[in-house]
Amino acid sequence: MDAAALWQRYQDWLYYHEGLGLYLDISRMRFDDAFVATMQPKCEQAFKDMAALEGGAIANSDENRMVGHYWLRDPDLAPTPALKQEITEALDQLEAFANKVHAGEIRPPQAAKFTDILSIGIGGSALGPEFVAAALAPEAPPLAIHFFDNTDPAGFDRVFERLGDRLNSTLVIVITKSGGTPETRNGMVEAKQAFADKGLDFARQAVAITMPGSKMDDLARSEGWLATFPMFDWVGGRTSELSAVGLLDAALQGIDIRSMLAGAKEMDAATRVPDLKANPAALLAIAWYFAGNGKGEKDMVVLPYKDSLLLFSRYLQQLVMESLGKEKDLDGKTVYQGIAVYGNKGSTDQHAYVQQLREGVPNFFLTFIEVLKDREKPSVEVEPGVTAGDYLSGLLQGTRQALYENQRDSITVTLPDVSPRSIGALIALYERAVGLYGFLVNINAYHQPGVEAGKKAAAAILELQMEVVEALEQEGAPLSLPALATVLGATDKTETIYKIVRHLAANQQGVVLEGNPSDLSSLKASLS
Ligand SMILES: O=P(O)(O)OC[C@H]1O[C@H](O)[C@H](O)[C@@H](O)[C@@H]1O
Repeated sequence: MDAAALWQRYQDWLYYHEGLGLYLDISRMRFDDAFVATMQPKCEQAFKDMAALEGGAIANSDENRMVGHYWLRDPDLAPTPALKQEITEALDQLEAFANKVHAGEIRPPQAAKFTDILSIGIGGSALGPEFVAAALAPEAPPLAIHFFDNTDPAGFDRVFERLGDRLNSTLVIVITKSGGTPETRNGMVEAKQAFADKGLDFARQAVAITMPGSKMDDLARSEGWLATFPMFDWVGGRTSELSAVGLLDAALQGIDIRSMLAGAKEMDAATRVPDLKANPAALLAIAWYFAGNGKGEKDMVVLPYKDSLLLFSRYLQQLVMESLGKEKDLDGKTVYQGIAVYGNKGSTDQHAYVQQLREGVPNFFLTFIEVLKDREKPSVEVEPGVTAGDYLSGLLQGTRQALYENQRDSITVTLPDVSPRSIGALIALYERAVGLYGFLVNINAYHQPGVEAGKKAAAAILELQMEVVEALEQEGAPLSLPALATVLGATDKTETIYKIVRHLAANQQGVVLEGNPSDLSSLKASLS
């Protein structure tokens, strides 16, 4: 396509949202009019499906749940007055709580004010809060945030060391929708122990965000924690950033949560428009469809040219991959859907893996996230007439151009700034794009049946560990791995048993493994 035709295509496809100052450019995805014509009827159906979902249909039929994250930012749209009230009350309560914490009216027993937050959660109960903290927390927030988002003991220790003596002024926020996620429970148990070791009263510094009636809810209430905030069953983990899950952490850090919600609400209105060209989420969804042939054949590489948006791709990984990565479609047909997402930030990645993007295997499409505003204060010139921000902008344009010349397609989302409003809008844009794409490819974007298998297998391994220790206790004498497996009646699990004893032996957990580590048949396990 010559320069004039490309400029025309750019103008034809550039979407601009006036209120939000947000642009979306899909002109560098090389679809043609015939493709758009085939997508029109599919989009029309997707708009109808989305309207039904927003109206309170059971969109997550497996879990028999409504899907209502859109109501969080516009409670007037909630299907019943009771739901509307629940949403507004929860928001008012969490805001009042954050204000009281800031004012020192809610304070820890042994300090004048809370200084730090320890946010414990995983998946949807961590990724949004982490992304938003990195993007929006001020340099000197009223409370500094730290995360447990795993069950890695060394990870816990690192955070404890960072908190040091400030544990007595740390507010612990345990976030778990289901209330039963083991990694989160483990983080909470470790935090409780750390508090006990320092003679601190955990309950008076702890808050839970969970579904009413969950295990965590019961625990928090029975132990008299400072507060509990509801996570609604109609909000999925990966779309929960604009519920209490993300908003409490954000408010406590001094982030303007009403602006985040307002930005999301405005974007929701724009992505509700049943007209492909006027709907940025639909434009994104058809661009993804085009890139991967409606089958996720190409990966989505997400490159924000802004340090503070570094975690956006990690946040999107869950939103996109857990929503779209499905074996079966809505008719029960095996389809193996999904779109793989990865990315870091520009221009940093240009010095890392853009070489492969430009010349290597063409199995991806790019999404550039551009931010128009470089910084708050004026910039110095790094060369005559040129600032560091000009470089960042030039590098983005240059990379987009160089990739396009080599048949590598890209989308560009341009934000006016990194502000609560823009970030709220960006989150809402992708939530809706994922929802619409799910309808386009006929899958349920709101469940995650595949996640259970690994969890069940892990639980079985921990059960086997208990049996291994019991067997070693009873046997007394050192046992070879096959002998141990025989005693346990689990000769089909020798490898698992080996890994259990190797891990126990490496961690002073009372098990010794003697022999030559490179000759597994020589190994013998016993209790120390
Ligand atoms: O918030 P929780 O119930 O603890 O769940 C945390 C995460 O757990 C699971 O692995 C789900 O697949 C995720 O969607 C969820 O975000």
